[in-house]
Amino acid sequence: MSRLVVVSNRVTLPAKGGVAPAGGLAVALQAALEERGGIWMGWSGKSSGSREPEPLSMQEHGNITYALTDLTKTDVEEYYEGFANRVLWPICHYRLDLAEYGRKEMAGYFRVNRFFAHRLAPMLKEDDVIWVHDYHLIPLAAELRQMGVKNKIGFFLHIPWPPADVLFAMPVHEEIMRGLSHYDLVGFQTDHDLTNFAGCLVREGIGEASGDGKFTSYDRTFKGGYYPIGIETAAFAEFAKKAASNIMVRKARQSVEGRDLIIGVDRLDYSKGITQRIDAFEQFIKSNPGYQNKVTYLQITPKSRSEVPEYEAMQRTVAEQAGRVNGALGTVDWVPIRYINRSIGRPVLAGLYRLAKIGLVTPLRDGMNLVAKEYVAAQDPQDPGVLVLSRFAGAARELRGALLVNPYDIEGTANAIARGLSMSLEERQERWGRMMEHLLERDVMRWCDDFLADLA
Ligand SMILES: O=P(O)(O)OC[C@H]1O[C@H](O[C@H]2O[C@H](CO)[C@@H](O)[C@H](O)[C@H]2O)[C@H](O)[C@@H](O)[C@@H]1O
Ligand SMILES: O=c1ccn([C@@H]2O[C@H](COP(=O)(O)OP(=O)(O)O)[C@@H](O)[C@H]2O)c(=O)[nH]1
Repeated sequence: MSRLVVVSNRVTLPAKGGVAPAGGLAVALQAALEERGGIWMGWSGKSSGSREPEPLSMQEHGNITYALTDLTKTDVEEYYEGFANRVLWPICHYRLDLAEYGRKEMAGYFRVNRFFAHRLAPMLKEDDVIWVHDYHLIPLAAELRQMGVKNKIGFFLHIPWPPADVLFAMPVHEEIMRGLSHYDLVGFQTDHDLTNFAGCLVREGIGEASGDGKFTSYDRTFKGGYYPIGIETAAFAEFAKKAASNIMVRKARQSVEGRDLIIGVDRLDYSKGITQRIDAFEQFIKSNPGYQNKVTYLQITPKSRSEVPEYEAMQRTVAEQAGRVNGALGTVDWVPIRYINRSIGRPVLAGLYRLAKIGLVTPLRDGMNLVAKEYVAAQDPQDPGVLVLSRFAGAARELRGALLVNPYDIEGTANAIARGLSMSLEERQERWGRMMEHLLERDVMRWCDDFLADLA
């Protein structure tokens, strides 16, 4: 079997002392690579002032070799915070209003991709299979090809791909489309993303879709497909079962004092719909006063990308909103919303999911959303909770047993919470059973195998 070389911006070394990586890409790639072995190259997460790059930091953990590179402060500002997270991220999440274009950031993005290519190329062997991940690294294959790399190179996009009218608002859309044509296989999370991509190609005569999964553009032919990312379903379910005896989970159970628990777990990101969700919770209590002092809503929200102004502003907005709702609804012996800004380790998270009667996953737009899948996998088959899921999460294409909501419809989401809390055991089991069967079959290894088989 050829050696697998994975490249992604975010790389997470195996957790030390239970510190959790908050972010689905790192969680999923760790699981996939642990099984297969290979090289994982990416950003160390550190920035330096120096222009002369330190040698790659090489670290072996089990059968994975991590090859980590530092970036300069300017690189991080222009490539990661600038173009990746202030242009590509909002555009791909349909937020034209939040995209901030700057020539400097754009140039930094392409420069750092060239830098990644120059660091990666000397490590490559002739029959290595290269798998590049996510929007940070779209131009990487073009850079590698320019250096004469002939290996198979696949690309997987973890976030949504927007329709042509949205993508074309981005000044450099053509360079981005051209960058993708240098891969042998371009993978998306859902059929909708793939359809949008095909639409972008065909719409302005950039390329052609031949209907058998092949695309031609910029004189290159490549394959496109959709590969919904999964989780380690069986292992996560086992985790959740064992977590009942975890001290933190026991404390959490005691502290809710028999109230029904509603849980939300998201990076603090505007795409996750957290403000709309808090509004929906408030609406739910107002429309169902019988639930006053009978439910606790736990929102776990690690800070994310804090250097990006939109994210920094959000920290204030959500904290104020949670405070306001607690002030308005709370009583001397009841705090309706517990709002936490810390990352929680996944073993504890698994136990908290299992305690919760409702998993509230209501992004305004999301590539997949692994939290939705983890919530389902963590449930007790004898007494499963209900997943309330945004129809705009990639996961909604698969998890048909969830209560699907439109997160912009606050009353609709409030009604779904009420419906979930009063759902019969029989209906909960039927819905959960359908979802769990699917998640067991289409786990993270299946995702990895399907993609790599098509790439080969
Ligand atoms: O690396 P960060 O900037 O800290 O952000 C964390 C990750 O966020 C995004 O995750 C996406 O991938 C998940 C797994 O496929 C998917 O379930 C989710 O819907 C996506 O938002 C981002 O795409 C990653 O690159 C980041 O590492
Ligand atoms: O405090 C936290 C919050 C989140 N996560 C993990 O971060 C991932 C989030 O992935 P998702 O696909 O839901 O969203 P993303 O953050 O990648 O957009 C999931 O595996 C969560 O279990 C975690 O370990 N601790």
